[in-house]
Amino acid sequence: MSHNNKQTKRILIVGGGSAGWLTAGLLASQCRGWQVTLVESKNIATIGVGEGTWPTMRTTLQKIGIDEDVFMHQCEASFKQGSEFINWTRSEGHSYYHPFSLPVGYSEQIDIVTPWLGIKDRVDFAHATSAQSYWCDRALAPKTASDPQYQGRANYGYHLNADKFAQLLKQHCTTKLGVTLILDDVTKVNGEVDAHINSVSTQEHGELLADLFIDCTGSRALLLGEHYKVQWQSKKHILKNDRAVALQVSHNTPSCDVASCTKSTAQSYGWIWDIALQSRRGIGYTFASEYCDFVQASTQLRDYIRSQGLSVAQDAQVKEIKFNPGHREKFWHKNCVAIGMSAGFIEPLEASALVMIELSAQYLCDNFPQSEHMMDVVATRFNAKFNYHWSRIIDFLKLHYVLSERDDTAYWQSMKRDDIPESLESLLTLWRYRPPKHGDLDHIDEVFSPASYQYVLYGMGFTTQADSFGISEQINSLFKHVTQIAQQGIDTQPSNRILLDNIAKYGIAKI
Ligand SMILES: Cc1cc2nc3c(=O)[nH]c(=O)nc-3n(C[C@H](O)[C@H](O)[C@H](O)COP(=O)(O)OP(=O)(O)OC[C@H]3O[C@@H](n4cnc5c(N)ncnc54)[C@H](O)[C@@H]3O)c2cc1C
Repeated sequence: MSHNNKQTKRILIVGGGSAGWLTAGLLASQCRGWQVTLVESKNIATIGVGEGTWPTMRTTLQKIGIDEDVFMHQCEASFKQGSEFINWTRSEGHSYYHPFSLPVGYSEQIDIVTPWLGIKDRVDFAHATSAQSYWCDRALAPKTASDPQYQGRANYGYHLNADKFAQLLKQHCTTKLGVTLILDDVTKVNGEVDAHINSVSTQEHGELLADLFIDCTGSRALLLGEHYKVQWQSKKHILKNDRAVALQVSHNTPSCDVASCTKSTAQSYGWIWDIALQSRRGIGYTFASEYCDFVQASTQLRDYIRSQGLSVAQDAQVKEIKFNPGHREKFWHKNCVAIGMSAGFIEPLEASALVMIELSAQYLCDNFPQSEHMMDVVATRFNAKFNYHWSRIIDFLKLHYVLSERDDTAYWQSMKRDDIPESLESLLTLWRYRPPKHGDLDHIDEVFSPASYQYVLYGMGFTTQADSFGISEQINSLFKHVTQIAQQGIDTQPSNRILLDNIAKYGIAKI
């Protein structure tokens, strides 16, 4: 009998990390006709990292129906305005920003790069084109207490406590959105390898039936990987980082500044992320095991923490995380979709993993396969789209290494020279003659737009040989506008710390 017109009503999500709960929240909030069940293990921990988000998270949380102050409070969250890259170009004394707001004039398709090239010795690209850079310098917030929830003076995302985030989503999904939670271990996936999955078996709740299965089991990929044997495509030859060591460190004083960007500091064999939450900093070193071991990495991590004036107990447990950079050859097979670490993960640079979860779950909502007949079409389109996204993410992350002048270790020598994807090489050739602009990349919903490339290229001293014909009045007024907005913010915007304290006391205005 053909199952082609069987309706898709029951969705089973396996896994309760950020991927499982974000997917559950987006599905359950956007269509009440679907029965969403999530099964998560009591015994297998979530990965417990993933604390930097993109601005997209604001839309995602609004769709799910969580108030911003509830989110800020329960996830110990702080505001993030982008990333600062320290010692990436040279090993000492150089830094640049990749802010979330677009360079001035970018939306209007005005070429700001060429005129900036004429003044680049006086002001770096991010400060010339984005007021947000000045606010990051001063750890200011991107909004004031009177700005309504999810709205700010500049584009912003968050730093958050990953464990608390999954807890909040779980509580919200189960109490407000009708998601059924089953606490149990999935022990078996039932169905032929060349057919749809019928059910999964659990230790205590027997067989769980569904029409669509979402594999959010993290890097284990129990359904798509172990059951369907969909291959993992390793990208380690391009991007070699495959380990991380991480520590959580208390702030020195409860009233100290809270940085409003992720600080990413290059090291001999990788880089250190430094993410400031309300009461602590999450600091980790991601590195390549080919060049550096756990002990060496932990020592460098502790050195960094000391260099920040922070203290960490000698016996504090360093968390070690292993990963294989890459992604599945496809993400949707038959009636099973992988979202999160089960689908892919390259490395934490530029924090692109949670946004891929948001994009995947939203795509699923927008193209929900109502019947089995529709499922194959949606699956093919989903696979093409997300394969494209992963390739572009790889290009963009590799860019940070390729542009580096660092030559101090075999790690840097290899990361910047070996296995540069052709797609990146050809873009770099183009941009040697003219700056990146709208339309240089194929899709309207690129994960990293040409604006992001502008920030990294010119932040790292890339040379474009475009002739600057001086600065017209129009361009001059754009540069002035940036400094005016920057100064207004400096005069009126609170520090990240003060705003967070005020939100904790009084909440955020709602409209
Ligand atoms: C070092 C590092 C730093 C990172 N930093 C960032 C960042 O700053 N920003 C960002 O966007 N992303 C970051 N990421 C990625 C981010 O952590 C993940 O994308 C995100 O946490 C989603 O993970 P997940 O839910 O897919 O997997 P997990 O958190 O591993 O969750 C897997 C879930 O599956 C369940 N499970 C597994 N097996 C079974 C079973 N048999 N039965 C039932 N349940 C089961 C587990 O109990 C768990 O609930 C980082 C990743 C790493 C490695």
